[in-house]
Parts: sequence; C-alpha cells; structure tokens
Amino acid sequence: MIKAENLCKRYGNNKVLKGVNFNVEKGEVYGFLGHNGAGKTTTMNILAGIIDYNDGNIKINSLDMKENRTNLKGTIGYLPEEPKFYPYMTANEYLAFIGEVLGFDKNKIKSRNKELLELVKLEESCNRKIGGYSRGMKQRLGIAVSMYNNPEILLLDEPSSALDPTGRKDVVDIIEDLKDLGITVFLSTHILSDIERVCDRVGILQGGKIILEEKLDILKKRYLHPIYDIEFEKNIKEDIINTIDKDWIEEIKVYKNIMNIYVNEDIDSRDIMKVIAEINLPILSLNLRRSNLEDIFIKVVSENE
Ligand SMILES: Nc1ncnc2c1ncn2[C@@H]1O[C@H](COP(=O)(O)OP(=O)(O)OP(=O)(O)O)[C@@H](O)[C@H]1O
Repeated sequence: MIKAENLCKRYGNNKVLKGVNFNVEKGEVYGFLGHNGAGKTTTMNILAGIIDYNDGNIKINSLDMKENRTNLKGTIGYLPEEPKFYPYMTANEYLAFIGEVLGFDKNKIKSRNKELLELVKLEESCNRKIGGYSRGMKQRLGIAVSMYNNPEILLLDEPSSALDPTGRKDVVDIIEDLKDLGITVFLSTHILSDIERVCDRVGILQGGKIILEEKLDILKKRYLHPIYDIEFEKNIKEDIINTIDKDWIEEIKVYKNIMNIYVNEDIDSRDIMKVIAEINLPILSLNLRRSNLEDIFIKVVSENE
C-alpha cells in the first residue's frame, strides 16, 4: 500500500534520511519507531506531500507519488504531532468548517460529523469550545479531522506521546477501531507499549535508515525470551559467568549480588536450578520475567550503533 524505496532527505548539509526503505501493507497498523530527531516527522511530512524528498521514490497503491500527487490527495489523512484548531470554535463547528472546505453539502456534513464524533468519542462535548479541551480531546478531534475525507491511509505523528495514560488509552482504542474499519495506519511513536498493543508490524528508523522491519509477533518470538533474575546473599564475581556453559543460555549479566540469565527458549525450571546449584552460593530470591518491546528496541539499536 505504501512503499518507500531509498528515500533520501537533507536539510542543507544535514542528511536526515539516507536511503529509507519500508513497506506498509493494506489494512495494517505500522509502528514507525525512532529516537527523537531520527526523522519520523520528516518521513510523515513527505508521505503527506507537505515536503519534497531529494532522492528515492514512494509508491502509494502502486502509483508513484511525485507523478500522481493530485490523484493520491484524497487517499491520505494526516494528523501532525501538534494539531492546531480555532479555540473559539466548538468541535461540531470546526468539523463542519472542514466539511465545507472539502465541498460537502449540509446533509453530508451533518451525517459525517455525527459518525466522526462518535468514532472519536466526543459526542458529549461536541458543543463545547475547543479552547477548553484537554490535550487528549484535541488529539481525538485531530483524528476526526484527518478522517473527514474518508482516507484509506491515516498518518499519525506521535498521537499519544504528550498524553497521560487515560488519554493514551483513548487514542489507542480509536486506532484499534480504525483498524477494524480497514484503514491502513502509519503510526510514528516512541511509546513502545502503544506499539505493542496496536501494531501489526514495526519499522525502526536509526541513523537515517530502517534498521529493522518486522511483524510484531515474529519480533516477539525472535527476541522476547524469559529472563531469570537471581539475587544472591553476597556480591558475585563477574568471572563466574565463564564457568557457565549451556546452549540455552543467551547471555548472563552480573551486577553486585544480582545475576540475570537470559535464556533463548522456554526451559524446564529444574535446569536453571542446576545452574544455580553449581554456583554454590546462598540465594535470596529467584524470579522469572519476560523481556518487553523496550528490551528489543534497546538491543536492536545498540547492535546497530
Ligand atoms: N525544516 C527543517 N529545517 C532544518 N532541519 C530540520 C527541519 N525539520 C527537521 N529538521 C531536522 O531533521 C532532523 C529530524 O527531525 P524530525 O522532526 O523529522 O525527527 P523526529 O524523529 O520526528 O523527532 P521527534 O521525535 O523529536 O519529533 C532533526 O535533526 C531536525 O533538527
């Protein structure tokens, strides 16, 4: 649905995108991850047709973006990181204004406003002035605005980053609803728990390139493994790591009296007990936990640095 090939963008001498490749499939929620300043907004602005790129190409529905800009205009909706509204208008008035700009008639505006206010759960506050809205309500209104023209693709630039947990949950719930409606969502964020909840696939942007693009469930299978955290009574020497040699151990970390054993598959807990017994030191506690997407992100990014 969206295919970027060797996308390059520079601002003066600052090369921000140095050959970015990604592929977003129809109906999926694609999580576009990257540190601050990695170039996420730049990529979003390019996809939205707001800024131009220096090299490479983008295809949307197999159409070249540069050659088909007008045709593709109605295909894409965009919610920028900080959407701007007229604070003296109500949400209903603002959406009606968008409808008028798009050339919709009065009846169509009425029905579209109703549908969208319902989608973003603002029906009850639609006659209040936007100036008094919370950040979360403004973001939800922004989603309604970007959806007005019924686009096939929605670009959301950090829609939940500045929100509190409740505001974030509301936005992620709406993204799930959009997915059910068959909308393709390109979501830039650095909030990994949101990605984990709603994305089908992720691409990690680092150093001007996509360093990893993968389905979320495959990524989890490949990287999310059990970790045993063992607390000993006394500090342990780091060289004890060299005495432990098991195929199923991926990595061991030691810090003071804590040892973390990263295993690469679900093992029989008796096997870990045998390893601890060989260390032959009294232990205070043993906990099993699973790594999360944050661990994956840190691992992939640090491997690439
Ligand atoms: N209009 C511009 N002129 C010059 N440099 C720019 C411009 N827009 C962005 N940049 C630079 O491009 C780089 C990427 O910025 P961009 O906003 O795309 O990153 P980002 O990943 O969206 O970051 P954030 O998460 O902080 O929003 C930064 O170094 C930024 O300073």
